[in-house]
Amino acid sequence: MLLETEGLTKRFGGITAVDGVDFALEAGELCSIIGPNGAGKTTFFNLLTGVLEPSDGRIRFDPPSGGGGPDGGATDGTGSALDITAASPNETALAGIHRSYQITNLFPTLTVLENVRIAAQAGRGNDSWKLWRNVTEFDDHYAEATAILERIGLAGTGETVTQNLSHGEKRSLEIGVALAGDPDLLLLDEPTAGVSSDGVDEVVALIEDVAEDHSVMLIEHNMEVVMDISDRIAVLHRGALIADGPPEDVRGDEAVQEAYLGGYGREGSADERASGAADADETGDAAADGGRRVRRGEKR
Ligand SMILES: Nc1ncnc2c1ncn2[C@@H]1O[C@H](COP(=O)(O)OP(=O)(O)OP(=O)(O)O)[C@@H](O)[C@H]1O
Repeated sequence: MLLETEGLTKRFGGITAVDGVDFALEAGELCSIIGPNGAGKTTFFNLLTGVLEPSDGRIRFDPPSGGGGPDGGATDGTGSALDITAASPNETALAGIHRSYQITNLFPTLTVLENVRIAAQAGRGNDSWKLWRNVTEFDDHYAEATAILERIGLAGTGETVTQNLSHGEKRSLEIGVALAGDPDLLLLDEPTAGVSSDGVDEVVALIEDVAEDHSVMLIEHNMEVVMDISDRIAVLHRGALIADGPPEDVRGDEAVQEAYLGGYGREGSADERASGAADADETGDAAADGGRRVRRGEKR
């Protein structure tokens, strides 16, 4: 098991944003986390990456690469999992969990290449202090950044000032920044949000490509995308995990239909209308984002 949570809970005053979640991710899986607005999805990511400390429960991470301990050193390679329950964001990144954000997290006035190169320098490993030294002396980081730009389809824009990229390109660059430092697990928070329908296809293709050699957790409201690319779907509702399984099972789950999908995927309903969930008012974002068809290509 790559990642495991046990009774994971986060309370904000009287609100229980994440409520006793037992979740496990196998290495190599692409697992989408879905649920209505306020279900606790982003809070779950914040707990996994150390942005927030749990009120209760545990998180364990067992990276195939051995990861880095809280002091940045590698584990002993015996396969013993790291307890990252109380780890900081820097420690989870060193361990091998990287993340892209819902709201763009790039340096807008730096070039595209500089954004990835800085992430490569500050990324995994024990040399984040080198960020403050002359960036031009690190040819290996330059090479890594160049290779990442190639992979994310932005090779031609390396010298472009980041704020001039299209929204879709910025979302791809966010994924590129998260890739720097060679993580084992990527957490992607709504990578297609706000992207035009043409751009969505490119971002989805990139996620599928990245999932070939990384484990991925994806928060996504576009049900066409989720059903198409996920190996597994976990559904949060009011902080609790109400379903967890392959897309076809989750789509047919009564509790999920009730809480979120509102008819999506049922015969003669939303699938045929290509318009997502049946009732936007009751089902939140599934309806709002469901109007797009992604190609029904082969699963990974
Ligand atoms: N820092 C915080 N302080 C207080 N309450 C918070 C905080 N962060 C989140 N919450 C609350 O926790 C609950 C879960 O929020 P969260 O953002 O995790 O949901 P979400 O599923 O990611 O929603 P969305 O799909 O809208 O992004 C909400 O009721 C939210 O208001």
